[in-house]
Amino acid sequence: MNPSRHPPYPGRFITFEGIDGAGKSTHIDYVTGLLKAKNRQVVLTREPGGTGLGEKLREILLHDKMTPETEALLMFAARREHLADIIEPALRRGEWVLSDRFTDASFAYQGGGRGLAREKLRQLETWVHPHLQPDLTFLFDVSPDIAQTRLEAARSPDKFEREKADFFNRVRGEYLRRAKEFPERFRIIDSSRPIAAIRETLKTLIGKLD
Ligand SMILES: Nc1ncnc2c1ncn2[C@@H]1O[C@H](COP(=O)(O)OP(=O)(O)OP(=O)(O)O)[C@@H](O)[C@H]1O
Ligand SMILES: Cc1cn([C@H]2C[C@H](O)[C@@H](COP(=O)(O)O)O2)c(=O)[nH]c1=O
Repeated sequence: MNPSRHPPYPGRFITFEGIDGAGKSTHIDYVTGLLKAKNRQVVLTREPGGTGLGEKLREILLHDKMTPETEALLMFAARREHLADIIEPALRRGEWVLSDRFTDASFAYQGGGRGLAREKLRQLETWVHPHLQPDLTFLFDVSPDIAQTRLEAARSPDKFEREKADFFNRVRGEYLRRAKEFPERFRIIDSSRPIAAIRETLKTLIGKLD
């Protein structure tokens, strides 16, 4: 239980972050398996998305051209639905919510990547979830070069994945800055390593959770 929350939900909230191609989706399934083996009820979800409306907004966000401000507002609109329909009810029931991205992604992509002022994003964060933060955030950290090579082999790129290395260097920089700002919450995972080595790290970290 995280006592700083109002109300203090009995569930746990773990988020997975990193630049596109860092390996979040690969490892979120592995962590789900580890938690289920510990008899935890797990809700696996993602942003943008996770609800009917959120998935519709995801389609627009990943494919349509828009201003950085619109992008940030739609990300937080999808997040509000996600919190109300999925995340908070599950935490209230005492379940473990694993989300492929959350608000750190808005600071990294719309802030670091697109250049929106941090203060504007903080205002949206305070409006949309004033009392809720993840209990734990895994930041899968890898260079844009490696991530790009992995993605090229895997699938055709969406709007974000077509951005240049400079954009992803800024996104990565903002993620690392936030990890420094919130060291009690973040665990940085060196994602340039082979999948098996990353799994070992995750197994150790998950093993420490009660
Ligand atoms: N440590 C690794 N070593 C080699 N390949 C990897 C590693 N981690 C992931 N991959 C591969 O890289 C590709 C991208 O991984 P994945 O989809 O998990 O990344 P992601 O962070 O979820 O990306 P996105 O944010 O764009 O959805 C996949 O083909 C995956 O198999
Ligand atoms: C939550 C969130 C996401 N994004 C971006 C980051 C990714 O490029 C896409 C989501 O695609 P994924 O393959 O599921 O990772 O959306 C963002 O820019 N801002 C956000 O808040």
